[in-house]
Amino acid sequence: MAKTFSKDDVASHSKTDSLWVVIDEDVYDLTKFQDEHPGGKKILQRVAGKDASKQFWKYHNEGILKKFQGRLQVGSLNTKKVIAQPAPAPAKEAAPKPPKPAPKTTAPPKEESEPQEPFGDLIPFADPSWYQGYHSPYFNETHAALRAEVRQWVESEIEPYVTEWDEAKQVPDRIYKQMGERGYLAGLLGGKFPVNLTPHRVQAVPPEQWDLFHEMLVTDEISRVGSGGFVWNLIGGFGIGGPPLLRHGKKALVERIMPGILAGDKRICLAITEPDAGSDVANLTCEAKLSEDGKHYIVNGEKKWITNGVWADYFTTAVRTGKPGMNGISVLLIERESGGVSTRRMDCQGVWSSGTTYITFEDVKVPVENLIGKENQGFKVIMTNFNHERVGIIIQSLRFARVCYEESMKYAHKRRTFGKKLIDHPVIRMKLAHMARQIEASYNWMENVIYQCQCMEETEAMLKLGGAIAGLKAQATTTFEFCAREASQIFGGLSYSRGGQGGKIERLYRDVRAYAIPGGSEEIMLDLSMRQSLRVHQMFGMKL
Ligand code: HEM
Repeated sequence: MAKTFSKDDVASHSKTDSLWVVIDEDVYDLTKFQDEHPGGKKILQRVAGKDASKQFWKYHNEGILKKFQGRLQVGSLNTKKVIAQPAPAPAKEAAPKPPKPAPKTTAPPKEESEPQEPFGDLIPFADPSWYQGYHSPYFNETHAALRAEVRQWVESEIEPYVTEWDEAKQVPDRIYKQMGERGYLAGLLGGKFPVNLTPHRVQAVPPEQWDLFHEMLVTDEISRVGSGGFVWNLIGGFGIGGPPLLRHGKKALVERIMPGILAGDKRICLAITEPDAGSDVANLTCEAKLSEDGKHYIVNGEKKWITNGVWADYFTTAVRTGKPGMNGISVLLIERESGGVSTRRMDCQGVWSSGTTYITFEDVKVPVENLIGKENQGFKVIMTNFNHERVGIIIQSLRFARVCYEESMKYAHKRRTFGKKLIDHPVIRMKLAHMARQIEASYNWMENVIYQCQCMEETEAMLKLGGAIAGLKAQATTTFEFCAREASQIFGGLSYSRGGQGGKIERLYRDVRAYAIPGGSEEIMLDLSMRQSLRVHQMFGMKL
């Protein structure tokens, strides 16, 4: 049982050589910590032996206590009531049991779309409305169980450390490994759960019930940490490099490569962009020439801005095997251990821990068995991948926009200026309202798009949804950018310096560009949304 102390016990530790404080009825020994306290030791000495809850919450956010509690807490006040804990979010070992077979999520009959139990902090618009007891046709109890499972993992093992990892520009390998062991990597490939390629399973959801809304939830919940670098470290390469191999690779290649990746032991990335070819994929120049014996391609060329490239074992690479233009492109799986692959980390404005990379291929010998799809028909492989990539960017951007909103809402309730809380200033409420309306409108569009993806076969989705997804990508990234800016105005100087209370906002503000540009820049997305939708609707018999 945890130790308990009276207020007098705590008061007797009011000197620098024994400095205790109370925060929320828990007792902390800060004697050794005072010298390393970023806010200084004097400020701690002024509250030594006292209840410092009010002062603490003025300067810190929740992550700090989670991070330091284990090290600094020595007990609680004897007056502290033991509050019945809400049903604990499950630890890995005790992850929620697979629920009974759930109704098919795509079109539940009306009486089965009962709302799920409220979940999270219940701040309006800080989470999707189905988290807050509102009805939804898309989510059932398997989604709720998965949400609890991922959130518990993220809050205990990830969130307190994300700032450190971002500054260090890397994430410990064990987190990616856990993504594999928890079955999340296998669930993020944009389709059915690949039971034949991995023994790992998601504890909260039986594989046969896995759907695109589960996939969305994993990405959405890990994005709550408010770091594009972190999310991309885990899934930035995998989520776009893996699906082409899975869908278009030869069976033997898939079975040789995929299990190691899905276990979290190996990493894959997507290498398309070049120093001179970005959104205009048809112009890429990295060449692959068939060897005289016809057994290998010899690859030479450069790739730039490749997420996860520095750590990747495999590169799903677009190469030129034929004539200029889109009909001369193929996709190859290049293995680092073949030799001739050099990677160097690029210094970028944002997404620091994602490992943005410059790659050179010099006479790399790639077996012809590693061709993904057909020779000179790689453009189709790349195009079918774009919807999945863009939906990933949309999910993350919209959660990051929510993080900006949520952090601002919380801060606006504690920071006082001109005699009142920020939330009591109409100008601040106006900012929050403009954030919320854009987030909700975009998120509801996203749910609809994901539902359409779920109902359509891949090629049909590529054609029919390409335009909408492109438009929604632009909508999501402009919403994210708007929210990052407004949150920054609300936080003021705290979002200009790194770390601390405004740390997430400062980081997301830098990460925004990494969402607005890659995967198709906003300008190209908006134009494509019109061209593609018009083309498709012409086929439907559109009348103008
Ligand atoms: C368990 C006890 C405490 C821990 C672990 C802790 C930890 C930290 C950390 C890590 C920071 C860096 C900024 C951040 O990441 O938020 C910080 C800043 C700060 N802390 Fe504490 N602190 C504690 C108690 C207190 C108390 C009791 C006070 C006030 C009486 C205080 C006042 C401050 C101030 C003024 C800053 C600077 C804030 C800024 O840069 O705007 N801290 N603290």
